Amino acid sequence: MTTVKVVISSAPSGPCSPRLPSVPCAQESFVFDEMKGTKATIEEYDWLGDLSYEDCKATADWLLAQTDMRPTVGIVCGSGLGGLADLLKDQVAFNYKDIPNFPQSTVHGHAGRLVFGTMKGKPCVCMQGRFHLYEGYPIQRITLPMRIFKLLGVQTVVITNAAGGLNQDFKVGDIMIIKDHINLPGFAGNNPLVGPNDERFGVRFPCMSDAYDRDLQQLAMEVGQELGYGDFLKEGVYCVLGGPSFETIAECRMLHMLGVDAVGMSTVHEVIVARHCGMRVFALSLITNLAVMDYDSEEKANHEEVLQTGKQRAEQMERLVSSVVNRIEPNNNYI
Ligand SMILES: O=P(O)(O)O[C@@H]1C[C@H](O)[C@@H](CO)O1
Ligand SMILES: Nc1nc2[nH]cnc2c(=O)[nH]1
Repeated sequence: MTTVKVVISSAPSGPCSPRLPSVPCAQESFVFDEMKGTKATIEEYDWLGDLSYEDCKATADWLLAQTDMRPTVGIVCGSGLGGLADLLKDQVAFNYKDIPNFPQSTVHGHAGRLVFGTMKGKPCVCMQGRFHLYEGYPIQRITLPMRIFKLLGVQTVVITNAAGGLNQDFKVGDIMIIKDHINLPGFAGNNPLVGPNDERFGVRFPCMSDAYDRDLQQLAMEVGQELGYGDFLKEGVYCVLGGPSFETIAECRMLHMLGVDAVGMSTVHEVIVARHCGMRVFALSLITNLAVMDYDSEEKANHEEVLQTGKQRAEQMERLVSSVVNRIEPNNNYI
């Protein structure tokens, strides 16, 4: 594991403010990587040092040394959907705080554990809690687990989230198979692949027109029909926003005009990084609330409702995910 030291230098580093040119700033902070002998500002370290291939490899190797499980499927639990991890048999679980280089979950409904185990006999690793942009982490840090998944040997990632429904045919409790996304923060340059590209993970300019595996979408539709979920199983386009504030009425109307079916605060960054390093992706949104589009409406989005809907649909979400995982075939294109 890389050892780094945050150094607070007491040497003056220039004026504190252009309005007070004679007052020197007393402190400058930088990060010294003792193994590499490199020095970086805190900002550079955020997306360089912590996320190097070697650092990700160190984290993956640390995990592989603690368990014999060799997962081929990685699962991400959305808000209120942490019960998915409890489906795993023969669990070996790690608190995020104990895993080298891992961030911490800060959101209610995201437990903060990485759980290894088998689902219907398939070796899996499950994030019981994810990281969001609004928690204040750099975008590269919140997607770090995808690269760890890859280095653990994962081939297919199953991602879940809670989202607000914009499609007028959707109801609370619907499950939407994500067929495509809009990366709205990405329009302003907020993409997890910004920064130096390490070819060991993937190419500089990855294609996203096939982000969501079509065979797995088809499989989920079939499985959903077999389970009798036809009435509430939908498909659509998911749009990520930065959060944490929920959308205004005008924003919801705009997203609806753009063809968005569900809006949320996660998933897309993970998908981009997972696809960059060649993993196959399948993703589901649970529609936990309906976006407010009418100025006469008294409805107000809130996190409690999101968690409550998660609880109510937990059983069906879990059955759908485990049945899809059960029928995932190894895909040699994704090794
Ligand atoms: O982690 P997900 O995307 O499931 O969580 C959604 C977005 C916010 O974190 C939260 C809002 O209630 O739910
Ligand atoms: N942005 C956003 N995220 C959500 N997560 C769950 N519901 C919502 C919502 O209405 N909007």
